[in-house]
Amino acid sequence: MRDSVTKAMAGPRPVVLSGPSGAGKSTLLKELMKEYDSIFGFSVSHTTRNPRPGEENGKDYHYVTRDVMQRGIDNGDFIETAEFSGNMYGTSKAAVQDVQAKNLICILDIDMQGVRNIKTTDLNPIYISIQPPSMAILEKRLRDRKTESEENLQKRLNAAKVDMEFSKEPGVFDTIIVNDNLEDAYGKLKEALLEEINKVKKINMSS
Ligand SMILES: Nc1ncnc2c1ncn2[C@@H]1O[C@H](COP(=O)(O)OP(=O)(O)OP(=O)(O)O)[C@@H](O)[C@H]1O
Ligand SMILES: Nc1nc2c(ncn2[C@@H]2O[C@H](COP(=O)(O)O)[C@@H](O)[C@H]2O)c(=O)[nH]1
Repeated sequence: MRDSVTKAMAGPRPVVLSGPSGAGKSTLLKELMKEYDSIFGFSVSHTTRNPRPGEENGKDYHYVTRDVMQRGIDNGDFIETAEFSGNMYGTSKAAVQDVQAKNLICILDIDMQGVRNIKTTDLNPIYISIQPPSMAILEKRLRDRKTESEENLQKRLNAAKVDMEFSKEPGVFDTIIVNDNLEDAYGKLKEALLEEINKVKKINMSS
């Protein structure tokens, strides 16, 4: 999937946040976007799953049918796509370009298939893995979130086991953060991104 479109995307280095479903990626990401709204922009993915209560089309995801998603894929609109827990997910070129056009650091929240695929492109992001303290805690967080059917929950837990092993593969992630205490995890995330945050602050000050 090496793609000259991603290579042409200028601006600060994007950030990939990955890790098991329920590890806390969205929670940490929302904190980051709240504190640094003029620094980071979220890459709004496409998905065929239904919106959860409170989620907004075009903000959390672009919610589409399988037919629409497949047409986009056939048309070459996506940088990467994945099948996860019975649904399709994907990062469109437009999603990344929209953020980069504003000179913001583009954040992608994607699963491990997405990480593998992004590694074959020229996007050159910083790769951060958010991991849960244990499978038991992950299961509790996912159950307490009350967003998944039992069947989906089991699919997500199975995927989580593979993801937790994947994150240990040397050289895949630049930083691995165990999200036990939320404040500590958020502090580590900011620390990992400090250099890039400062670069954008400098650019903003001089423009
Ligand atoms: N450090 C933490 N301690 C306790 N609960 C947490 C912590 N971090 C996140 N949570 C809670 O765990 C649940 C899962 O978090 P979140 O939805 O952010 O995970 P996620 O990795 O984005 O999942 P998905 O990939 O399914 O979108 C949420 O209900 C969130 O409030
Ligand atoms: N490969 C991709 N994975 C994605 C994308 N958008 C989200 N995700 C990942 O899917 C799972 C489930 O998300 P949920 O919102 O249904 O809980 C999670 O691991 C996300 O990181 C994408 O565009 N590509």
